Amino acid sequence: MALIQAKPFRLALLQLGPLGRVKSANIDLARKAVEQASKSEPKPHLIVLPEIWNSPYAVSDFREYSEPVPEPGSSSSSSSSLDEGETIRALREMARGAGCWLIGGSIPEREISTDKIYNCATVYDPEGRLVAKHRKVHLFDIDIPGRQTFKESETLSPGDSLTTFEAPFGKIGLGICYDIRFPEMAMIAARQGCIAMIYPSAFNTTTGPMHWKLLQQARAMDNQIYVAMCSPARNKEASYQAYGHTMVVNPLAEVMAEADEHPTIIYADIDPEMLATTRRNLPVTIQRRFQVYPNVAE
Ligand SMILES: NC(=O)CC(=O)C(=O)O
Repeated sequence: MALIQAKPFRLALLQLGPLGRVKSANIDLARKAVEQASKSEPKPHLIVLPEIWNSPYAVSDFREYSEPVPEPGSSSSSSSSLDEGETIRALREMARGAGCWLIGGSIPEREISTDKIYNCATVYDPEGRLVAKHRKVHLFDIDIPGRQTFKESETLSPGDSLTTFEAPFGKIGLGICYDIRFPEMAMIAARQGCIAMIYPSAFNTTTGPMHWKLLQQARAMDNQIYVAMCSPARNKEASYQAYGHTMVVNPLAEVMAEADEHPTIIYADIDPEMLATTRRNLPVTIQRRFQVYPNVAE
């Protein structure tokens, strides 16, 4: 179990809207929201965008809107338009312009060598360097007859690794939306020393009211970490109705900030001392008895 080494920091979650079918307009909207958040007082250290914000959230659209995403560590000057799409270029500029860390939400990624499409989240430092990328590991394939049917695997491939990144204010774990339903991811990140799990997301008006808040509270309570989910605003014109309700939950599983379904920005102050106090008072993180638990993968 790694120790949490973190400093207090401020989080800004951008519940973008109204998003539409024109990619350049969605990018403009994101640019304005990032700029607005970066100018708020006190200035946030980390800004977060939602899941699939440059494209409609529809399996039939992912390929058309997909772009190449380079490997972390590459700079814009070493990447050509063949290995880096317009959204990635714009996100680098947004982070640089804001002077903040940026989780650039997720976008459909096209891997040139295999022609596969992924739901991919990217992270930038304040110099616009791409420092991490996460491909959604658990694809959203559900069927609730008459209410919500979605099959990401019709056009997307799953990622097959877990993602964390180190920032000067602490280590952060990254997942995308449906990934939150798989508690192993958050538990591994917490045990690796992450102070927070952050999920660019887009639940819907069926599963949102059922599980959005509960899942964040569960991941936060089990692991005694901060948990945040950032959604697009609801758009009545869209084929997929995002739930909204962008939220931050603290290590005691209390909701610190919550949006409604409209476009907005919410802020939260992440406090490592609060996390440490929670773990001291309720020491479950050091009381686990792994020698007693079976290997659940068998
Ligand atoms: N959109 C998702 O990936 C997940 C979701 O809506 C849910 O789990 O519910």
